Amino acid sequence: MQTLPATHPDDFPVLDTDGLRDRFLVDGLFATGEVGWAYAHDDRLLLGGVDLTGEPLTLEAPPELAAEHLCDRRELAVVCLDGSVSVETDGQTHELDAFDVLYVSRGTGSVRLTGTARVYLVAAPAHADHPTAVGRRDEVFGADLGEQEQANVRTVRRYVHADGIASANLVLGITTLAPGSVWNTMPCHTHPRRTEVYLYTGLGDGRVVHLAGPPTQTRSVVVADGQAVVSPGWSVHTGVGTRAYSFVWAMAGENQDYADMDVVDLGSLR
Ligand SMILES: O=C[C@H](O)[C@@H](O)CC(=O)C(=O)O
Repeated sequence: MQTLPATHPDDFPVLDTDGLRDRFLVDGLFATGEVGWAYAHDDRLLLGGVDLTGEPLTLEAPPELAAEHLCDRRELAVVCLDGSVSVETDGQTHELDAFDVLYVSRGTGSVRLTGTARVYLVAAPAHADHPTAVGRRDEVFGADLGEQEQANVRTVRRYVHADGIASANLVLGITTLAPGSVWNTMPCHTHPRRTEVYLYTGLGDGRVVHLAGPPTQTRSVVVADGQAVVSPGWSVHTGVGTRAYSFVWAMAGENQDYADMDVVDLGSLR
């Protein structure tokens, strides 16, 4: 399993390309028929991905968690990226299509996936139980943002958040850029109270030039489809694609208030 220990912001600007990728880029999540896991020490976010091809798959806790079941101490989001997947949680079945999300309560014993789908998993430590619930692509809150002149027309869908599916710690949504738009999250922001992970999808053979780092010392990370970037609280997270794409954003930390962010003035970005 890829482990991403925390980095002090003063160490960020001295990292070279490989150093940046080692510390912040998550690769290899989507193996066929088995979960690829990555474990970020920032806010203890656990990320997983699997390419399902019809064979059922029971989710196991990676040994690094030293837990009997994945959700013994964690809440989990199961995100269907494409195709469709049936998720059985302790005998209850939930059907997900593309961009539907299942929130799985802490304390759930068994989670079993069946389908032909690419499935992304995000699990955060939880101190309380909240009901298992489905958020559907066309039913959750969506905000249409951006302007064509700025090449950032996009829909930001919020699934797990303070006014949506209740959670102990996790906040999660999916942003989809309109055809012809390429910029995400510009103007950009930081949120010192939360870690955020962007998982890029729908990018085909294209790339996103993702900007990370303290606002006055950004560096770029070139990201392919199915890869993710971990943003500690001190890091911006924004990017420009060679085409339109979507990304799953997931956060954990002090609170679940979507608006708790410090917007960075464009003129101060370096
Ligand atoms: O904290 C919030 C997250 O960075 C995203 O929701 C922002 C985003 O999807 C966008 O503006 O495109």
